[in-house]
Amino acid sequence: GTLPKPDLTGLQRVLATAYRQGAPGAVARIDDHGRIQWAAMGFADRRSRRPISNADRFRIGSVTKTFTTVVLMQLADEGKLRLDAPVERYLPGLLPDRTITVRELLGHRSGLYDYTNAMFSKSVPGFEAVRTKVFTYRQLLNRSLWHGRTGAPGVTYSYSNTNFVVAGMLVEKLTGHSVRTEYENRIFKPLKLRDTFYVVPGTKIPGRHARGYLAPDRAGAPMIDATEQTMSWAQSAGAVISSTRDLNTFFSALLGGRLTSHAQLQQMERMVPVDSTQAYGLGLRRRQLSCGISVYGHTGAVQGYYTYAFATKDGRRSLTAVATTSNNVAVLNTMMGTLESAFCGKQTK
Ligand SMILES: CC1(C)S[C@@H]2[C@H](NC(=O)CCCC[C@H](NC(=O)C[NH3+])C(=O)[O-])C(=O)N2[C@H]1C(=O)[O-]
Repeated sequence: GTLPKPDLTGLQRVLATAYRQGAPGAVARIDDHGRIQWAAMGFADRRSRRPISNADRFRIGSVTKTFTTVVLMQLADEGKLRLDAPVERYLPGLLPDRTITVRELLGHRSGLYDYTNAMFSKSVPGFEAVRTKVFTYRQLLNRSLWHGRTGAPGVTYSYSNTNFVVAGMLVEKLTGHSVRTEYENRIFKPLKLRDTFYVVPGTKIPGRHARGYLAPDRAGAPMIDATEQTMSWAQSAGAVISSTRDLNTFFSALLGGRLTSHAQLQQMERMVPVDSTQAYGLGLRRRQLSCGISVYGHTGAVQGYYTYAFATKDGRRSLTAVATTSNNVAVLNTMMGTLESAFCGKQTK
């Protein structure tokens, strides 16, 4: 059916609210059957007060998980990987439970503890302790294995970055290349994503970018400029840098069937309920909106940046919205309103 027209006034209002709630900057871009609409609020840099724009690059956090999944789905299409095979077959002796399958990793049903829960239990000290650190995948996995598992494989959904650290190890084992090479050759170059990079352990965001600010746990304490960090604590679980334009191109291509076979896209879209309006497939979220439309994409939350990147099932309308703060639940919740403006249009209250 036809979608309601995007509500640009509503979109701008959502960004203004996020700004008032503490986001130094916020942007959003809608690509709608080739028509571009966008909104922006606040600053790319609090100190210089340079206005933020949709040309500014940012850290996309866990939206990276969809990129990692696409690489693995392409490997499945090439016959190099079976979703229902145990990870043990490709990475023998790595995981404590040899029955955990690739599908359970990508659907957050492995039971592997999320090492970032411990790493960032205190937001600012946790960040300062890792922002310049370089980790191997195995060091990150070991931080998870120190903890008990959250459940038996294949039973319950429990979001865990650890799953996508193991997914990165799978990519490197199956291809003999770094995840950076695979992202670049399979996604960034074919789709001409000029604003999209994987530079771990480089701490700089290449070119024109928005600075990101971590809100402290203690009210009244100063915001931390979190822009420069290695992102080595996240890697294939959250270290890609991109822009609103490029993420819209990416999700439109994915959902439009241009990145994987139809069969593998269907596997990604096999959803497990997370709550009444959300579900998780393989490296892919589905959200049901107030107007009954379901959109597919991913969210991201890393120090200094909240991201929503979603599209309609056919990929013909996409939205990416970013706020340049984090550890601020009010802003995270407010920014979800960009989905309503972009896909449900004017709310008839
Ligand atoms: C499930 C999420 C929200 S968390 C997960 C991943 N981000 C992380 O694991 C980093 C969490 C620490 C971020 C930090 N928070 C704290 O330090 C809290 N003490 C902050 O807000 O800057 C990502 O991205 N995902 C989001 C996703 O997938 O939407």
